[in-house]
Amino acid sequence: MGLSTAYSPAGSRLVTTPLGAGAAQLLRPRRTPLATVRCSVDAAKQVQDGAATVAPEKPASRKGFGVFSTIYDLKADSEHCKSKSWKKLVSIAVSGAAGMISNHLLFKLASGEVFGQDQPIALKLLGSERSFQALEGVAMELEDSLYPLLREVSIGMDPYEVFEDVDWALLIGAKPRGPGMERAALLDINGQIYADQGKALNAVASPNVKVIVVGNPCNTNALICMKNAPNIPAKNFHALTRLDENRAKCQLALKAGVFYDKVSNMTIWGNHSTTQVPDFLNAKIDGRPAKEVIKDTKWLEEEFTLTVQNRGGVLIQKWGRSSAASTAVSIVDAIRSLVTPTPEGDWFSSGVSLYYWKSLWHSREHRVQYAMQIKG
Ligand SMILES: NC(=O)c1ccc[n+]([C@@H]2O[C@H](COP(=O)([O-])OP(=O)(O)OC[C@H]3O[C@@H](n4cnc5c(N)ncnc54)[C@H](O)[C@@H]3O)[C@@H](O)[C@H]2O)c1
Repeated sequence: MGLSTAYSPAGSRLVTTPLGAGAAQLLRPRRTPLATVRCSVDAAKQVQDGAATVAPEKPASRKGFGVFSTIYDLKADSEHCKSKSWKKLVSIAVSGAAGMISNHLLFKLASGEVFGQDQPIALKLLGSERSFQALEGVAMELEDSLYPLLREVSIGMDPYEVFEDVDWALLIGAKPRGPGMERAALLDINGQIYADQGKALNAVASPNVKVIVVGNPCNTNALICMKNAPNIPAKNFHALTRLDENRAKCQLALKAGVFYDKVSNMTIWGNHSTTQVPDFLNAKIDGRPAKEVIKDTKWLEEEFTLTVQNRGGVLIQKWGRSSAASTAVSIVDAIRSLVTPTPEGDWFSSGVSLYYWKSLWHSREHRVQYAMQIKG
């Protein structure tokens, strides 16, 4: 897990580097829930009218949390509501769901901001024993938010249950870095978690599940997870480097005095760590090479790189905890980049498996050639 990548699932574009994961054709037929609120109201009316010969059926229940244990009839819904044009349910597992990052991410997922306003979702939340009560609190907040697209929520501590049939696994759960800690110090603690979760994904998830590993050290954890899930295509595993990409874009924009949407073609090479290399050589500002716009080469070579490498650590010093909101935003960006076409000429970064891509990585020329092929 030492590569950066950029990619366009729709076959359009990408990149300086390869990466995996086809576009989001993940949706598999699922059991159709029965009995809508509308049905219940109709049934009650029938009773009042004396038209019913039998008592109305109670809504069936399932393993979901709270209100999500009620089974709704999406099909009946669709006759009356905009859900008619909805896609099939997509099932998303989130580990560390009671943590700081998830606290931002889950509500973005449920709102439709990530997968679109026509994409109903099921959230399957994995927590640890210590966080289980907090997980219930999270599920209660999701209940109270009344998101139309959020059709199912379940919580659990057993990855073999929580990961069953999931189309996406957003693996955030881990012990985070404290002040002064390097990400590598977390390896012993978190490596085991990711080995176990890889095995569980391998056993019960959708065979085409897309996995984004966020918990640190995320590149290593992603590799551990991938190695423990041999039945899942290696290209489906990603380590989140998108936060670094976003941080690098922000710094280039600041230095160039432009708004950050003018910065494109940003690649992060290497680990999500202080050894990462934010690539200013291939980055563009307003469509021009960053080096042409920012003439201060010393700043680019020294200060820029150090600033991006250490941004997370500086933030921890200020906050007393690791970045949460901006990380959630970068997970959203990473997913969107995987499920929507990449803008013409641009690319994005993600940590992908060197094992999978090794045949393509003999030389820079080979990489460029590969990128050209993808750009087609
Ligand atoms: N890749 C990145 O860009 C990036 C950026 C920021 C943070 N992170 C990492 O993300 C991780 C989570 O950060 P956070 O701020 O949300 O931390 P947090 O402590 O707020 O939340 C982590 C949650 O995971 C839970 N957890 C621990 N072990 C678990 C297990 N085995 N299964 C399921 N849940 C488990 C904890 O109980 C806790 O609720 C950390 O490792 C952090 O270093 C990565």
